Amino acid sequence: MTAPVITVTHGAVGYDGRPVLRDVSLTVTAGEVVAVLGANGSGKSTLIRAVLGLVPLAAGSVELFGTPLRRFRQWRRIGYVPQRLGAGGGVPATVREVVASGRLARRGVLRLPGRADREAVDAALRAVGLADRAADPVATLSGGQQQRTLIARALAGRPELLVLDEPTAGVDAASQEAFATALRDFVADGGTVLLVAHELGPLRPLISRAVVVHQGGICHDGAVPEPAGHHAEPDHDHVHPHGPDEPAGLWSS
Ligand SMILES: Nc1ncnc2c1ncn2[C@@H]1O[C@H](COP(=O)(O)OP(=O)(O)OP(=O)(O)O)[C@@H](O)[C@H]1O
Repeated sequence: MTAPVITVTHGAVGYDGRPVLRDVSLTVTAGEVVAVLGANGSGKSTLIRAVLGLVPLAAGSVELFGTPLRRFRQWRRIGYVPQRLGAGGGVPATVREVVASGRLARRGVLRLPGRADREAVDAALRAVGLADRAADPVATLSGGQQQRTLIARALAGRPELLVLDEPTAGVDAASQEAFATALRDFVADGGTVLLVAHELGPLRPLISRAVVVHQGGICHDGAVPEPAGHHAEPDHDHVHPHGPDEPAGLWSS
């Protein structure tokens, strides 16, 4: 039997008492590539933040690599790429520096980077196709290249699980392809992936399972839905920037 990497059991999450997820159960096992799909504001990001302990559960439980979240300490086993690089205007860091920061959890802040650190950073830069931009300030890169930088940063820590929030949203085609290649290599090496996506694009063939979040629950867990005018198709009713909040009546049942 394959070991569970993520186990969410009857998880519920709310913000300021407003429920966003209720009674969500999800298991991701080693080697799976699971896409979390769903409409704008349905709670996809909230689900992965809850998995990582970044938002508290109102009910239920989460285990990572078989350990209850509150006791889990092996964060080096997980690489997380949040939704956006963030404003952070004027940060002069180079691409290599940002990617190298992904090694901090492994080496500790007080030790200087060694050969293994440099090799992991080089390999991560190559994996996302940014080796030739290593010395450039991240601020000079396109949005897609900045996103690839963050993915390389997560890869540099040599994690077993990658958690990615909309890695390809608003990203140019070349960056999407580069990311798909990096992800394919990561999975071929035995990695596990949980990602939020609206448009799967070149990632589609890599996804082994799709989980669709709708009205606070998981309404589908299985094959990747085909594009169609249906709720299960995340491209359908998604708009950027964020639309208005869900109507309160949605939570009345
Ligand atoms: N920190 C927060 N405080 C209060 N409400 C929040 C917070 N984060 C998210 N929400 C609300 O929770 C709901 C779910 O948000 P979430 O970001 O999880 O959805 P999503 O499916 O990832 O959406 P998107 O596709 O827009 O990224 C939305 O109504 C959102 O406005």
